[in-house]
This record gives sequence, C-alpha cells and structure tokens, in this order.
Amino acid sequence: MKIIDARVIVTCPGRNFVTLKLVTESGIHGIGDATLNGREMAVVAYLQEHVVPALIGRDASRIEDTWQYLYRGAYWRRGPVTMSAISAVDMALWDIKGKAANLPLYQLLGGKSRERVMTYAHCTGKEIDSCLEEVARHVELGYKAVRVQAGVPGIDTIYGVAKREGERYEPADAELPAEHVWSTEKYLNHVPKLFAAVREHFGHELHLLHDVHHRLTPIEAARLGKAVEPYHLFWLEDCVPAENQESLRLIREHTTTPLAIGEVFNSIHDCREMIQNQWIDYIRTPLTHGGGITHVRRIADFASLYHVRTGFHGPTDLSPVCLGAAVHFDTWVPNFGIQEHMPHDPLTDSVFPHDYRFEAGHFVVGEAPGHGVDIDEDAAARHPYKPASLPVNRLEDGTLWHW
Ligand SMILES: O=C(O)C(=O)C[C@H](O)[C@H](O)CO
Ligand SMILES: [Mg+2]
Repeated sequence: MKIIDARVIVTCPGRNFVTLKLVTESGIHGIGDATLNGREMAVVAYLQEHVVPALIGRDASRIEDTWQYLYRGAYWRRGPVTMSAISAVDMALWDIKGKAANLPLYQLLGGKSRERVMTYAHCTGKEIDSCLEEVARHVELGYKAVRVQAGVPGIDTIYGVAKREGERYEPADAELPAEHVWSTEKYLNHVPKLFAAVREHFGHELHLLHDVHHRLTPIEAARLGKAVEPYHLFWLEDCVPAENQESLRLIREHTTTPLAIGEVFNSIHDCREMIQNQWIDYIRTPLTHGGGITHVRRIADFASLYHVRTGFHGPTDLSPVCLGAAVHFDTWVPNFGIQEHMPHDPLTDSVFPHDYRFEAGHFVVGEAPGHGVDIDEDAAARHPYKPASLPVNRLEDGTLWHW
C-alpha cells in the first residue's frame, strides 16, 4: 500500500491548524494533526522540506519503521517542531491502517478498556463569583471535573482566564507577543481562597483541577500544593517549568496534592526521571506533540509501571484530528486518568467532520474505521492562515518570566 501523495493543509477556521493528509495508491487516505500553536509554519516547512519527499513511495503499513526512519534517521532528534511533524505522519498512518482493516483505531490498539472517557472543562472568571457561576454552568452541562482559574486582584491579565466575561479563554492573539505582568506573591495568596469557595459551594465530589502554567519555583509550588490540600484537587498542573526533572522531587516531598505535567514535552526522555521516581501522577503529553500514537503509547506503558496515569492536553489549539485520535487512545489505554476538553467552535468542527461524541461530561468513541476524523479541504481553503502569537510574561520589575 504505497503512499502516492502527501499534502500539508494550513487553515484558520477561527484559529490556525496544520493537517497532514496522506493518500495511498489504493485510494485510502489518512490525516494527522501537526499544529504547534504560534509556531505553525515552522512545522509546515519541516514537513514540506524534509518529510513529505521521503514519504512518497513508502509502504503506508510500516508505521513503526517510518517512525524510526523519521526519528533516528534524522540525526537531529526531538524538539517540538520535529516531533509534531513525526506525530502527524504517525497519526495519518494509524488512520490508514484502521481504514484498510475496516476497524476503529481503539480496536487496533487492543480494544476498549472503558465505555466512555471522563473529560474536564475550563471554568474561568475575573472574580471568584463569576468563576463559581461558570462552574455551576459546567456542572449543569454534565461535567464531573472542572479546571478552575480566576483573576487575581492586582494582576491585570492572567494566564487561563478569558479576557472578557462570556468569552472562551484564548491566549494567542496579536501577530507579535503581547506582554503580561505577573506577581507570584499575589497569585499564591489568592488561589487557596478560590478553591475554598468552590468546595464550599459545590461540595467534595466534583473533581477540581488547576493549571499554574510553569510560573512557580519548586519551593513556591510546594507551598501552593500544601495550601490547597484541604480542597483535594484532582491535580495541580505544570507547577514549575520542568527542564530540570529533579525539581519535581522537592515538591513531591512536601505535598500530597497530585501533580500533572507534560503538555510541552515531546518524548519519553523529557519525563523518564519524573515517572520512574514517582514524582508525578499524570502525564499530559498529547499525541500531536509527543511523536504520535506510536511514541505516546510507549510513554503510557512506561508510566503504567509507576502508577502514573494519562491526562492528555486538549486545548482548542490541538485540532479535532488530535482530539479524535486521543478519544480512541483514552478508550484503550489501561492507565487512563482524564482528558482535557475545550470545545472547538462550530466553524472548526465544520472543517473537521468527526464521529466522537460528548455526553454528560464524557467522550464516547465512534465506530468509523481509523480515528474517525476527516478534513473538508474546500472548507479549509476558505479560511487562510493568520499569524497569531502567544504572549510573554514579565515580573512587576520587568524581568522576563516563565509563561
Ligand atoms: O490547556 C492547557 O492546559 C494549556 O495550558 C493551554 C496552553 O496554554 C496552550 O495550549 C498553549 O498553546
Ligand atoms: Mg496547561
């Protein structure tokens, strides 16, 4: 089953997405997500210049060999650009294999481990009160788990909170990065009050999550973890930047709040130490940035040895192709934890028809062969690429800080 065509499709139905479409001589095609928010065109160039020419004429059924060819064979290994490109190829090849076998992806992986996949929603508000209203709205929609992010008095624009009430949270906007100002002291003083209010209103059954977005030092993260212990979070996410995996040890030694990390990781080497030392509870590396199904499956299997569960990144800047493949993976993977869910808007969904369903706070996998997501190329062409950047973050004295 030779690959005879490989196209990189860039579209912006509300936000930018990069999709790789592989076509085989038998007429079966598969698609993969290669979207890297704010760096989309770097992946497009990598795919077009270095990957697509090597795919034409290859046997689409040789998923593992193609992965090794693109990873080992490249000499320059890892990194978000390379790994997003490899992920897209891998996802498209699994899609083709499913279609050729007339089986949905979860069946190729080993079949269902569960009937449905628990998701968490984003609840944001400038004030604690508006945040509580958002939590109430999402509980009404059926969610069993919510990520809660509130504005902090004295900080103007803060990561994770929608800029205007009623809007969804969207960090990328201007062509050049906007500059935000951050205060660790103000943030650390405020967050425990937010979770005290949420527990007081909603009791202890609802799962609560919180994303720190890499902004604390290890000892500050330990303080936050301890401070929110009475509110029993499902997880505290990205509490430190983790280039130094060892920094998770200190946090772990101080708090029983579960820790999730990994949305910016690209390979098993980025999380190996923190998994094998059991410094984390959830690994978040998504299929689109972690080398596709072939490599993320390796991470998940390794994690299962250490009681670490999956909690895939799932913001709107990953396309429905990634989400569709993730729902299959989540349905199969034995050590599943939770799936992030920021609903795509209807325009995005119209460009990417799919068969996964949302029901009462869960995703239910579809039965279409492959990963069940396609791209409407005519619709995609009506929405050309628009540059957008993620912001940068500075401390109040002007020091450039983590974002
Ligand atoms: O969804 C999350 O947990 C995020 O942290 C979202 C990120 O800010 C976003 O994907 C950046 O591109
Ligand atoms: Mg995050």
